[in-house]
Amino acid sequence: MAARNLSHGFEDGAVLEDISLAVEPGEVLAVVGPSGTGKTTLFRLLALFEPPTDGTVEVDGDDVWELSEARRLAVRRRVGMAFQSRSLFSATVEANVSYGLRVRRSWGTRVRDAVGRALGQNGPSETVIEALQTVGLGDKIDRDAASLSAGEAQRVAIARALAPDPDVLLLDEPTSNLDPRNTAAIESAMRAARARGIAVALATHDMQQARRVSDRTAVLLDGACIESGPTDRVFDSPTDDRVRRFVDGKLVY
Ligand SMILES: Nc1ncnc2c1ncn2[C@@H]1O[C@H](COP(=O)(O)OP(=O)(O)OP(=O)(O)O)[C@@H](O)[C@H]1O
Repeated sequence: MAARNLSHGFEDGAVLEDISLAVEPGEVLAVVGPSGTGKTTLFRLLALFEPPTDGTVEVDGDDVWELSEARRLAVRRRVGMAFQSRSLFSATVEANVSYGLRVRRSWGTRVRDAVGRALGQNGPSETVIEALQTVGLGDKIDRDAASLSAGEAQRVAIARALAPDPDVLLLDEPTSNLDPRNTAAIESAMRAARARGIAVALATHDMQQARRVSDRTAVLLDGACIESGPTDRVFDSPTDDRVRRFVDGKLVY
């Protein structure tokens, strides 16, 4: 998935200016920058919530907003996402994680599953169990999602995004306000997704997190991409002076 010369604005002005970046299968791309710099706006565009004011979002070389609505919907189904807001519904963890699977099932499977459920024959699918294990919550499958801690809820949201085996996984500040244990579980899930060949894009204000988990880093400041490249290169020898000062801890946000 790629953004090319992407610009976006709202009534009160431009938020993103001429952003170009791509995330490839089997890699983690970190988009780092201070709060309010436009990361969420960028990720909403990558999630195809709305068309950009200017520029294109491309998947397999196609400009997604030039596709028919049916094809765009098919592309969107291959994108998994977990955004900042709490988004679980009040039901079991299992129901939450299998949600994306249910809406993607063929009609025949759906009918068979409904019959199986009526007869009390259906246990949780392997896919749901595996997705929960990936975020370290295999033991919470029967819990009511409303009873989870914020960190656990965020991990379930990521399991839900992973369950349909997406091509692209978009994570917007997945660990903000979480303790080290939940953070480590989520970072480990990102590595597992990468190992499965998923293209993972992570928005974070935490430069150290970008350094720990990403293969490539793009630094966003005031809606512009001021530096991008392999994470080691961006951190060890940044070309932009502001990035150097961020990395050295001389400029903080
Ligand atoms: N729907 C909207 N209408 C008007 N302005 C908006 C809208 N969405 C975002 N903005 C503005 O765009 C700018 C960037 O916001 P955005 O949420 O993308 O930043 P961010 O880098 O993700 O920050 P944070 O991590 O705090 O969410 C902000 O000034 C915000 O007020």
